[in-house]
Amino acid sequence: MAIKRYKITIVGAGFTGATTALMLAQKELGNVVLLDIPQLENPTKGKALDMMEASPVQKFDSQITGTSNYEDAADSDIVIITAGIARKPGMSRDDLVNTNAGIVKSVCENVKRVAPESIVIILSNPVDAMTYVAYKTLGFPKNRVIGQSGVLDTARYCTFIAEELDVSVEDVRGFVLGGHGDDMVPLVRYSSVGGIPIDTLIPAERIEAIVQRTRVGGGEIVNLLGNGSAYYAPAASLVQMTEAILKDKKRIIPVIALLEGEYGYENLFMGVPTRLGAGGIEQIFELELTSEEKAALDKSAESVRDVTNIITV
Ligand SMILES: NC(=O)C1=CN([C@@H]2O[C@H](COP(=O)(O)OP(=O)(O)OC[C@H]3O[C@@H](n4cnc5c(N)ncnc54)[C@H](O)[C@@H]3O)[C@@H](O)[C@H]2O)C=CC1
Ligand SMILES: O=C([O-])CC(=O)C(=O)O
Repeated sequence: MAIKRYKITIVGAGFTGATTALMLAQKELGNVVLLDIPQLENPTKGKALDMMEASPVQKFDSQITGTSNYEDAADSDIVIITAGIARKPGMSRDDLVNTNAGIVKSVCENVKRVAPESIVIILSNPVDAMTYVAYKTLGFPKNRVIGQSGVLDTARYCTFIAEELDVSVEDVRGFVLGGHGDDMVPLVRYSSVGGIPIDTLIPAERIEAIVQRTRVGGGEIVNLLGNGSAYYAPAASLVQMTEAILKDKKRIIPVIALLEGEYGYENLFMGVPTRLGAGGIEQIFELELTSEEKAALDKSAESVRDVTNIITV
């Protein structure tokens, strides 16, 4: 009996897209189609072939195909969009907005045509606003249009907490809510290590330093790389989301979802805790927030609205 393999298309075969392709294949989550612009068709095919040639060594049977033809993405179960430009030192994610909005719109027009039943995950920045552009262009139900920010921001936050306490990252739990910008909201009250609240283990001023470092975590990498932005941790985050959906794991993880009244926001895409499973975003959890936490989330929501409002495509 033939085993059904899922089909995962990644649009944008740059640093994040290519890294995600390899990580997905290594976990055998499905066959991967790596798609970029026609001018980059050969390099895209080259990356895919290079990854395939790693498969006998790493012992994975997922197929990876490089292409610039959307027909190769037909009937994908999941489409991951990493197409667009990345920021350089001195830039904010919001500086990318109109260039990437045009790219995300044109990509989504093709995705809508060839993979109308897919679940779409957006990475391109500024990602809250790009998820909105994708939603508007695709016309898919809101549960099938998902942005990536919270897994990555939470991963950075948990890395710093584990480092601070010299404990395993496996035992650190946390949540980062809000927009994927410097106003994001790491929720200290909901953070723990082995079940122990972190504010009983780490002094307040060190927690504040960790929160601040998390908020500018993307910029820290941009400044170190000098010519592009992070890709290993972003790719790992996309893989975790894809796995939760394809294996119907119903994981509780923060992702960018359309808010229609949740947390008091209307018609806004922003990071909130959700249940991620075969239905995509199956549920949004509304956490109880203190007035201080709510004020911080309001500030983040305002930043997301400001950048979403300047989109001209
Ligand atoms: N939401 C998040 O947490 C994160 C978002 N990002 C964002 O992801 C995006 C990609 O980052 P990288 O992979 O590092 O950039 P990159 O420059 O390495 O790759 C982008 C790729 O998109 C391709 N592309 C451009 N227009 C396209 C189109 N119309 N159709 C298909 N492909 C197209 C380019 O040819 C390039 O290969 C950036 O906007 C970056 O800011 C990156 C990391 C984390
Ligand atoms: O910082 C950037 O431009 C890329 C990104 O979103 C991140 O790494 O968090």
